[in-house]
Amino acid sequence: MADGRADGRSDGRSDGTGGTANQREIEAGIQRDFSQSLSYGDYLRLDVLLSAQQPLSDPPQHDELLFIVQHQTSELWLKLLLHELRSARALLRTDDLSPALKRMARVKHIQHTLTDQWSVLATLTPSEYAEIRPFLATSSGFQSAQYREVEFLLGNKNAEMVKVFAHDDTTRAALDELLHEPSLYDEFLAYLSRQGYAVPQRLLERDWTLPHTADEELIDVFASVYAAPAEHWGVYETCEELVDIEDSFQQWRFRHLQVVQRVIGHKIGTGGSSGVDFLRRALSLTFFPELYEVRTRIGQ
Ligand code: HEM
Ligand SMILES: N[C@@H](CC(=O)c1ccccc1NC=O)C(=O)O
Repeated sequence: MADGRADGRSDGRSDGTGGTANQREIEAGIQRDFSQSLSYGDYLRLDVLLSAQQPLSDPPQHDELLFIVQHQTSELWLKLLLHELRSARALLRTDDLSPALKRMARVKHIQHTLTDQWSVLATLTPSEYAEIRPFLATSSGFQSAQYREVEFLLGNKNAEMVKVFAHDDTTRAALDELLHEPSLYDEFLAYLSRQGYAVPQRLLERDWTLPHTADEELIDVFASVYAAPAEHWGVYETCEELVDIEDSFQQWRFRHLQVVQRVIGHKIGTGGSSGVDFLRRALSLTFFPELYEVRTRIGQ
């Protein structure tokens, strides 16, 4: 072997036959002319994507690009999260539990990525942020339409939250539609009812614009599932997926709170809220109350 390796593969160094094995491979078949064919950048519309970072600070602040990229990547993941959540909800509506579970598993991984990426923004110091903040004016994550859509899809309905989109007809209409539709949990309860579980009728025909509130009889239903998991496997698995999703959502909220606290302390938010106190209150919200309540009953 020219390269002295028993498996005959090049280790990347020159072997005296006109360049490395890697270089020869590149010369052989790699596509170079994209004047008439689809390239990486064409397919991904990188012209649009990479021209959308437009810092406003004057004089330009080094850290504003971090702030923009952190939010834009979050919005991209939120877009995928919504796609998967909507699909999971539709699959439950047609009694396709297994594919719905597959969607929920992906939702969880997206949520973890969203939570993990807080560590990048946490490198922003209060002094660095203070140089950018005046240029943000009245803008705030409070006005993230996709975040609000996720909250609505998971069941945290709040008509008040639609008002900040009054200036944008398309966004307001999309959010208003979700407000009036059943959430993922509402569809799960309807599925359970169709499968013969004793879900109270009041939970199946209600004003969808209101959040679901804890129901004692529904806890009984889940208690029977958790008492004999093997007899209710698909339902049991779905319950645990939903708890994972709520757990992951709370972790995102908590990391946001921590980062906000270290960056702006107790300043009033640019969106007009009390800031940290407002975000801390959101930690007491729950999407699937009965799935937490049932835990107290297990084994008793
Ligand atoms: C230095 C970074 C950040 C600070 C200081 C900050 C601060 C705040 C504050 C004070 C609020 C309360 C609303 C207000 O009055 O403005 C808020 C809400 C919000 N922020 Fe941030 N934020 C930061 C980064 C982010 C990032 C990276 C995202 C990702 C998308 C985000 C998403 C949101 C959302 C969705 C809300 C609304 C939460 C709710 O209604 O429960 N924030 N933020
Ligand atoms: N609410 C933040 C501003 C802020 O973080 C922000 C501003 C514009 C776009 C997204 C933002 N992120 C989350 O709220 C503040 O009070 O400093």
